Amino acid sequence: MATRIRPSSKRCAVIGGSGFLGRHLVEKLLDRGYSVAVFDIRQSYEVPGVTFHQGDLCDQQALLPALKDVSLVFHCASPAPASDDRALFERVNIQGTQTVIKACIEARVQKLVLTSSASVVFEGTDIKNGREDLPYAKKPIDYYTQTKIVQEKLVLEACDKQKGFLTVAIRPHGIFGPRDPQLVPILVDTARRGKMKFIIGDGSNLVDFTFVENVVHGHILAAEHLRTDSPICGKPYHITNDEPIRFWDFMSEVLVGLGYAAPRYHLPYALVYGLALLLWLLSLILRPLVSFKPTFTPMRVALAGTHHYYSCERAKEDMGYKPVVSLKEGIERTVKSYPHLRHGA
Ligand SMILES: NC(=O)C1=CN([C@@H]2O[C@H](COP(=O)(O)OP(=O)(O)OC[C@H]3O[C@@H](n4cnc5c(N)ncnc54)[C@H](O)[C@@H]3O)[C@@H](O)[C@H]2O)C=CC1
Ligand SMILES: CC(C)CCC[C@@H](C)[C@H]1CC[C@H]2C3=C(CC[C@]12C)[C@@]1(C)CCC(=O)C[C@@H]1CC3
Repeated sequence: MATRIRPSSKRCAVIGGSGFLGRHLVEKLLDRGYSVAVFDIRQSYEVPGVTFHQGDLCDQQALLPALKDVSLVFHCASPAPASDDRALFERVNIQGTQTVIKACIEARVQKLVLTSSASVVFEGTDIKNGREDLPYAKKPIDYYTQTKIVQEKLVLEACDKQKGFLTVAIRPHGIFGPRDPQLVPILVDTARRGKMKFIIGDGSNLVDFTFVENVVHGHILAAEHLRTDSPICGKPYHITNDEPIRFWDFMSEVLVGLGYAAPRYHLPYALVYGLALLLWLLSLILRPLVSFKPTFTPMRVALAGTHHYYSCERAKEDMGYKPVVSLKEGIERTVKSYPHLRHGA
């Protein structure tokens, strides 16, 4: 009979490792002496020390080779929120996550760290210093968030100390940094089209934006603290920069850093939200005839016009979390990393 090799604690897999957060996570894991298997539907880079497995996480047979002899799995794959594709979110974030859990159990993985989202408690109204005991949103702001809630519950409920399968969920918020395909590119595209002149509401709303390396740090701390006797088993943790900033100050700093004008004119929140809702409904009704994607979706307007910042006290207490990069340094490094998005480039 073949002897089963005990998975090495320094051998891990990153599902979604070709993405923005996933790749930063892989780089840090390599620095810390881990050997890494990446599983992703696409391969976006090649580095020594990483084995790539291309496939769909909804396919258990495709996942299993990537999890062989692995003791720790990070699951940070998801369709992009902007895709607004309900069926895709349900397939990948819900059914796919069930498949990931089954595959981990079959491959005798000991620890699963999920990238959830702080948005799982956000309903489009103010959250100030929200803690993890806030209830899940009853009316999530979009299908993406709806499926992230189910995904988080599935992973946390799968935590089983008796069977030696431990899980934890990290809830970051507004991740930014070099190679982010979302926040800065969308912002610059909006500015280039002359649509970043307006501040939605009075501009005083505070929001968390989290530099990607802090999010990575939170994931690795969680993985390294995940033991049977640890309080973190089966729990969610907010990971932020712990420096809430006015949403429009953050946007302005990035825009000005890249050579664009900061937004100046105020528009009432209710008016912009109402218009965004109307446009979104129109885009749904007209979808069979014409396809258009409004920039100011109700979700983005809600995120831009309300307070939503979260306490990361629990992560500090249970796993000694402290951001490793300040917001100021994070913004500077991010701005420098996008020379091609500078005004006039
Ligand atoms: N970007 C943000 O501000 C925030 C992101 N998150 C979460 O962080 C995680 C990572 O997000 P990002 O790096 O920003 O996104 P990303 O789009 O850069 O990366 C996601 C990766 O998942 C892969 N993927 C998607 N469907 C797949 C499938 N069926 N099978 C295998 N791989 C698949 C993609 O190819 C991509 O490489 C996601 O779970 C997201 O929900 C949470 C809070 C905020
Ligand atoms: C057009 C402008 C009003 C806004 C441009 C910036 C936005 C693209 C981003 C501002 C806050 C971001 C954010 C996310 C995506 C990009 C923004 C809307 C998430 C929805 C990404 C996935 C999550 O889990 C939550 C994030 C909240 C903040």
